[in-house]
Amino acid sequence: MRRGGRMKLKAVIEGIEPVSQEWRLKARDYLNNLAIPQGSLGQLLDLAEQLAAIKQTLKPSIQRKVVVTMAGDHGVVEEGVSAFPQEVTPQMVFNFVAGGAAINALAEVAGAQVIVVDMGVAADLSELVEERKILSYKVDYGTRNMTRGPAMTREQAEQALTAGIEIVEKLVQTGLDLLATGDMGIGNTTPSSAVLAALSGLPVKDVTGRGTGISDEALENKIRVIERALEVNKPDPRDPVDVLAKVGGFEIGGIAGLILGAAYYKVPVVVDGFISSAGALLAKALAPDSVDYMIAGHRSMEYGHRFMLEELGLKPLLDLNLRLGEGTGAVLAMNIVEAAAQVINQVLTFEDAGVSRNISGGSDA
Ligand SMILES: Cc1cc2ncn([C@H]3O[C@H](COP(=O)(O)O)[C@@H](O)[C@H]3O)c2cc1C
Ligand SMILES: O=C(O)c1cccnc1
Repeated sequence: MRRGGRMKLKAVIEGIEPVSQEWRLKARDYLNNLAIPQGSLGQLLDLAEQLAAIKQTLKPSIQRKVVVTMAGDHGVVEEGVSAFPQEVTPQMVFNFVAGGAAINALAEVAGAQVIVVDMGVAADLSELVEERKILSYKVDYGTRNMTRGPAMTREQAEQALTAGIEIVEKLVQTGLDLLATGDMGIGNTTPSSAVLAALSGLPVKDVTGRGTGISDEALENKIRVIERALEVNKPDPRDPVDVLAKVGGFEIGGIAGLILGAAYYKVPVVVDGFISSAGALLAKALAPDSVDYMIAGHRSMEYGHRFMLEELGLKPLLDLNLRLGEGTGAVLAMNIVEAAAQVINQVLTFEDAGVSRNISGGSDA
């Protein structure tokens, strides 16, 4: 890890501020005066308030939307934790580049640009990097098998986090209004469950699901594998970098870095499902105020996701039985985030619209 990288990570973590309480109150007051029965646009009003507070304006504009899909491989796949073989990770990267994946289809609907990043795929993707079709922040060719020791070194964990921050830093330079996170990496629900169990103390069996669709027997094995990884490595829950290094993944670290970068640069970030939320948990553990900038795109079908959302204190926008990752649930939710921005931009107050107020005398709620 370059010294500059570690300093950047520290500076970003220390530089993350809570969203402006003054703007929150200003936005709430304004939204309470819109010509609608008070609160009747429900969660859209909470979102509008959050956007206004993040961007410190009553007219938040959402022009450039980007989903960053982070790819990485996992040594733990040799323990039989996924229904699919490891070569699917690079194959799907090629599919993203060809525009043939679910994330491409849904990002198109959202009007979002898809940026694919090699964080640590166990294959040579230099051809795609040279053709400028993907970015490379490759830490290594896959993590190590975490049942036998740490998935990565502490330096590699810091490198992954810093990569996510640097990507946001570059995007911000050319204008970024709304970010979404995504993942691709065969086996990555295993480290995601491990990160959740390590940080929350919840039992592994309660936070481990079927990922790509493993059998009952394979699920039992996956639980034992995660328990063993935690026993062997003993990640320190008070030290999120230690948790990432011992039982995480390169793309999970990259996603945590994206979220930290978004919080630092005051860009709202839509968090996708189970893997992205593992990144979000790490970001929260590193910088608790980063949660102010997060929007939970959806609730994944992967069982443990509910606990992640609870730990983050976030209410998901959608619940569509998705369990894919790639950023799909996050880009779908981008349309709703834009709708919330449009509400605060366009809907008039009672006064400006010349509409009579509630006559019941009580609160409008
Ligand atoms: C074709 C294909 C496309 C995917 N796109 C996302 N995932 C998702 O499934 C994987 C995690 O599940 P597990 O831990 O069970 O391997 C990750 O790659 C995740 O991004 C995919 C998986 C497959 C097979
Ligand atoms: O929620 C997700 O992101 C998810 C769930 C299962 C498999 N892959 C991703």
